[in-house]
This record gives sequence, C-alpha cells and structure tokens, in this order.
Amino acid sequence: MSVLDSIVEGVLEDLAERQARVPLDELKELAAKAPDAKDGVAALRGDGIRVICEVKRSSPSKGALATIADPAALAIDYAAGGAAAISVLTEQRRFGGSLADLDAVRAAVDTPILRKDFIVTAYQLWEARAHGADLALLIVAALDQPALVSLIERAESIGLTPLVEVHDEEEIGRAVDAGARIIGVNARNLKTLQVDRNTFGNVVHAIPDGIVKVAESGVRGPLDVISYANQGADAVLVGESLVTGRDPRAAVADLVAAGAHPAIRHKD
Ligand SMILES: O=C(O)c1ccccc1NCC(=O)[C@H](O)[C@H](O)COP(=O)(O)O
Repeated sequence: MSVLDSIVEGVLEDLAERQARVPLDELKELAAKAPDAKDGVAALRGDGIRVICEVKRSSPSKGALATIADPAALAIDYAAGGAAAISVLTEQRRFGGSLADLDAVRAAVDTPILRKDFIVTAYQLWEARAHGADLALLIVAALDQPALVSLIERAESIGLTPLVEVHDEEEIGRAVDAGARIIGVNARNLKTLQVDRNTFGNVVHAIPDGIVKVAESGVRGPLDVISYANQGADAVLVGESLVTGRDPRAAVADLVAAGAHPAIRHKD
C-alpha cells in the first residue's frame, strides 16, 4: 500500500468516528455561524510572492518536528511576520494535528486559513468551514476525477477556496479540467517522500495563466522563495523550516521580504 493510501485509510477511520459523533446537519449549522470565508485566490495573488505558513508538528517523512503547545501563538507570529495565509494540518495520526488547532488559529488571527488534510468527502469540507477555514486542500492523487470535480464544486459552493495539489503534468491536466483556480505543485513525492525542488519548474508551464500557482514543500529559506518566484510561483507553502527554527516571526518576515524583491516583480 502506498504512503498516501495508508494515510487516507487512517483518515477514513478517524472520520467515521467524528461522523458518528457530529451529524452533518450540526456541522452545517456551525458553518452558517462561522465568520464569512475569505477569498483564497485574492489572498494568494498580488505583487511579489505570497507566503503560506504551516502549523506542522510532525510528518511521515521526518517524524516529530516541533511540539507546538500553542498553535494560536505560532499563528500570531506567522501573521505578524506577514503570512498571506496559514496552513493548519488537521490530520492526527501522522501529522499530530486536529480540528482543535483550526479552532485555536481561527480564534487568534484574521489571516486566511487553509485546512490541510487528506480530504476525500464533502463532510470534511463542511468540517473545514464549520471550524473557520477559508481554503481547503484537495490532493489530486487521492481522488478519482468525478470525486475531484464534485469536491471542488462543493468547496466553492460553501465558500471554501480549494487549493488543488498536484505532482506532475497529468495531475495538472486533471486539476484544470476539474475547475481548479489554485494549483499547488508539491515537491514532495508522495510515493518516496523525497523532495525535489525542480518539480515546480519542470511542470509549471502546464498550468494555464490565470490560475494561482503555489510551490509546496522543501522551502529552506529566502533563496528558495526567490527561486520559486523566478519560476513563476505566486505563493509558497512552508512548514518544516518555520516550525523548527528559533524565531518564526522573523523567519516569515525574511521569506516575505525575499518574495517582494524588485528583481522578481516582473513575473506575470
Ligand atoms: O511532510 C510530509 O512528510 C508529507 C508526507 C506525506 C504527505 C504529505 C506530507 N506533507 C504535507 C505537505 O504538503 C507539507 O507539509 C507542506 O507542503 C510543507 O512542506 P515542508 O515545508 O517541506 O514542511
């Protein structure tokens, strides 16, 4: 079984437990009371490259990364550093996240929030909205085409902006056909878990103009941000290097400053 299949298997088991506890109608009521969703496309496109900062405790590739006892405090630091959005990993078994993290971050900052999880059902989208997320990750490799189309439509219909994650040109084609407005190219191969920072540059030509382009994973510092910006990225998604560093606020500010460098403002 692939790493992705095994993660999704665990996600579905945990999801069944939550579905037994929280009926869909209750989630819909919570979603109706949640703050209005912010426009994810507007958040990630503009002058310079936007930085999405992740709340990430652990990962299948690296194991434990950071304790993060107070995700709200981390989110406040990210926002103060200039994060365009905050990614909250809510998967529990491999990443140590939860919907409680989403609640804590939502209560702490006005910055747009991405629910980063292995979303394969509409119920998880309602959860995302009920807990205050503005964007939700959809991984093409985890979904067949009808499911991808249906989840993109459902996300948009309840106010969530889907960030559709791909790894190669074939998946970009599927994301475009399904109506994605934001495509994230993940440098981490989900079969080997190896990061290849050339992935974005190798496939970005296949993403049509007008779609927001996000480079995900493996960003170590400002030089990687500049490199991705020069290859046409509108935004980068950064986790490990921020949660393992000593000063996340300063680290985000450095990434944002690198992305705003005049030398790279010519993109698009
Ligand atoms: O991070 C992993 O090991 C991982 C393994 C399997 C599926 C997804 C995984 N990560 C999710 C992500 O996409 C990253 O957390 C995100 O892009 C940030 O990456 P990084 O800056 O390298 O922590």
